[in-house]
Amino acid sequence: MMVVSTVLSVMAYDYPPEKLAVYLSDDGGSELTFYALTQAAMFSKKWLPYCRNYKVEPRSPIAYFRSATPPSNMKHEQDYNDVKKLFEEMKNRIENVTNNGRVSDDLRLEHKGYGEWDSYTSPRDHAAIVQILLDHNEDEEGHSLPKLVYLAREKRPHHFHNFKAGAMNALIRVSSKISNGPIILNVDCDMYSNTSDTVRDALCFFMDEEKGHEIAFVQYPQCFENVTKNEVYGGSMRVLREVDFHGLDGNGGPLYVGTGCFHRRDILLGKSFDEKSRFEWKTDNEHDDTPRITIEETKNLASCTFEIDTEWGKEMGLKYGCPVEDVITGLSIHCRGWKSVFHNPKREAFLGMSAITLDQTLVQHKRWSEGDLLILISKYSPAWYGLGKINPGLIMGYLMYCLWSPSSVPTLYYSIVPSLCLLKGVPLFPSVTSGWCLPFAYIIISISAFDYLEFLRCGGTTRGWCNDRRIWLYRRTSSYLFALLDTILGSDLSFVISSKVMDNDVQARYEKEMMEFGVSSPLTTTVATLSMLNLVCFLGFGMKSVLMDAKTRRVYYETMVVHVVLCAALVVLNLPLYLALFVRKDKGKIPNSVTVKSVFLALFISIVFYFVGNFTTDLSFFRSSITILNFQSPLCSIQMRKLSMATAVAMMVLLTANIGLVVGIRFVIDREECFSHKAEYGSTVRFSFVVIKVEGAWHYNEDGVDLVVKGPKGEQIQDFRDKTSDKSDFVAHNEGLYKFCFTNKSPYHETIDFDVHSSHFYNDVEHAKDDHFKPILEQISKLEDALYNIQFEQHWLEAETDRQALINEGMSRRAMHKALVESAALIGASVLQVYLLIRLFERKLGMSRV
Ligand SMILES: O=c1ccn([C@@H]2O[C@H](COP(=O)(O)OP(=O)(O)O[C@H]3O[C@H](CO)[C@@H](O)[C@H](O)[C@H]3O)[C@@H](O)[C@H]2O)c(=O)[nH]1
Ligand SMILES: [Mn+2]
Repeated sequence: MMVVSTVLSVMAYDYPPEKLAVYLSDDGGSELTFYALTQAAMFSKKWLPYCRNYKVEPRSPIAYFRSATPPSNMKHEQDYNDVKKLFEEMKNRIENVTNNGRVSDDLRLEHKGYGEWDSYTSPRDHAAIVQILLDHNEDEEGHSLPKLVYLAREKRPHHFHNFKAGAMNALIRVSSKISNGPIILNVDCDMYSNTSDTVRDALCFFMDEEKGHEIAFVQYPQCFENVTKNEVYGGSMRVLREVDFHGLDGNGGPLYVGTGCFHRRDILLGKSFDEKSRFEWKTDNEHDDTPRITIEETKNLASCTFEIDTEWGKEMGLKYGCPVEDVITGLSIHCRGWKSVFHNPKREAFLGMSAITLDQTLVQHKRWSEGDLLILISKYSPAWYGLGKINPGLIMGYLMYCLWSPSSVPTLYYSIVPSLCLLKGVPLFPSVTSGWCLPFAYIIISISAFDYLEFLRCGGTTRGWCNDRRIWLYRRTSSYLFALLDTILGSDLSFVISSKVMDNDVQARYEKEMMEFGVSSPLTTTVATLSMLNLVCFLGFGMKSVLMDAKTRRVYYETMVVHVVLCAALVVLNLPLYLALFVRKDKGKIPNSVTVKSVFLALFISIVFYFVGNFTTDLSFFRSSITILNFQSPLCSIQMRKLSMATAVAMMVLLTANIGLVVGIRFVIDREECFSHKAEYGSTVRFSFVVIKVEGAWHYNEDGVDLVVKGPKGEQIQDFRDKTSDKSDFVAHNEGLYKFCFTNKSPYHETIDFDVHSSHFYNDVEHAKDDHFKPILEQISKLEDALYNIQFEQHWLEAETDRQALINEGMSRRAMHKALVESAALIGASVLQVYLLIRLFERKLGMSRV
């Protein structure tokens, strides 16, 4: 019925019918479709006059009878009822035949065309079938009807059929021998014409005296009759329709998107643009020059072998080898010097069906993004093939789609890594207290706000925007990712036809704007796993922050603010998915197998990351404790892994408990400064120093200071030259005062953090004469020593951190300046762009009033 409506709606265009020919390409070659078309041909004799007399819109009978209110005028009412009855009868007949699955023998007698199916084996193995059902026959009122032709090209299992492009090319050849109209309109079987003036509108562009000769095709947007208010799957692609394509129009023309598009036949056949040649329009109504050939000859044009060793699919017709034959064909037309036009009238010219389940949406996008990526890396890549041939703006326009699939990588990164790092406490973004945070905030806020406002301006709702963002995320992290992987791994390109079958249940849930999962597929599993991962990280982070003391929590939040925002946004965005995972009971919920898989995977990934990652990174928020771990046993990482858990906990306790105990001296040094430290014989003296601040120096030189360590007798023990930080130890061989002298050679005052302490060894413990106590005391002493060690290390690290913080602050001040200058430049550029756009629109409007 859908196909019948499509056919009837285009037959009923408000255009002289003797100049119209309608072709139905039935790629499956089904006699059921043929039967439906014979019925449509009969019904058109009544339907076309009805449309003409009452100027009805839309002219797809299904859509018309669904929305029309019965007329008040007596005569009209009578006709309305008659036509409606005929339509219902036709519908029943077609549905009966469809339900039976075959055309019964007595029905087959109605048309000799059924004889063609005598040799038919399967949708993938059949001869070419061409049947002219109406050859400008007359309708009820004696007016001519358009031509109506049924075509099923030949298909054989061992001949690759090139999907839609192959079907279109066969159609182009066959139609050239039957009607040979100079303009070809191509409409998908799941769309119908919604405005009867469209043909005239489109022709206006081609016939424009000034610009018409440059135009290769007129593309109408893909609009859908079944989008709901808040479009759960972002199906209407509003912004693309209302903004992007208009933008492309200003740069040489929109992409060809496969349906709702008027082409010039010669250009589709490969003709290149030539400024001098103008199209000659025939003024007579007859196509006398159309070669009259037999049906047998046209069948040859639709055979599998016809294209062998020809330019079809390469330089002629639609291009082969790409799942988005439309985009690549449009690109090659643009590269041959032609322009295209985007026409987006207020009343939609064509209405189709958009996907009504998540899986359909994702599969469709996988095909598109994979196709676009193949274009990017193909001979026709807009990036190099297009260079110099088409407007740079148009190149960018094409790239926007060609880069869909690669964009999955950064999206995947931002939807996984920051969340995992939040759980673990590894800051990837600057802290909220640092100026560095501003550029990030600027980007996140301005982009979202811009996107949101743009969406509203295109007629969307706030909820619709949230849905759109969610689908955006899902598309990028599943469809685009799979497309990318398929392309890299070189799996075959399949034109998975979008399913058009409607399950009433599914339809009802779609209308209620509930996301439909239902099936278990790799795409939905990926989506579910990622959203679970975010949930796990977010909950983990929540638990962790509750367990922290107030101070640590504050620091944690401050450092992790961008992570918190990102992860929380993802969790909020995913709410409907969590409902579908755990709460919903209907058939559209996520299947249990997917739930189990995704929960398990998410937990697994986060746990592995949480524990294993610990020892490979020193970026951690608990940087000091982990670095200490690394420091204590840098070589024996396996042992460390074993100790890790226990030690990490112990370290954390120590860290928080001992913060106050760590002492060091911080002083400002001008020229020279000395300290002395009393050490006992045999003790180990540990010391460290860090230059944390250089006053006045705008850029941080790494000159540092000199340090000389001398013993009680004036003997030099160690010396350091031009160091910004270091630590070391020595054993005191003499008892007495050890001197530490710093020299600052730079012209600036420097702040130095200095820490020193000495520890005793057990053999100094004199009263430990009793052999029983000795081991214990030994142990205690060692433990004490270890504790000091830790404190010492900790102090050193803190001083280092301070130094880094000061450097960062200085850097970020500079970065801020840069960011501000850059944003100012960006804003300037945007203003300029808006100005240019306004000018362009004014010019375009002026032009279209011709
Ligand atoms: O082997 C095939 C496969 C498809 N088709 C026809 O191609 C059209 C589009 O297929 P559909 O399953 O509706 O795909 P969509 O995802 O809706 O297609 C969009 O994206 C395609 C690839 O970019 C374009 O070709 C379409 O025109 C565009 O509507 C339909 O009319 C099909 O009958 C064929 O004739 N032969
Ligand atoms: Mn479609």
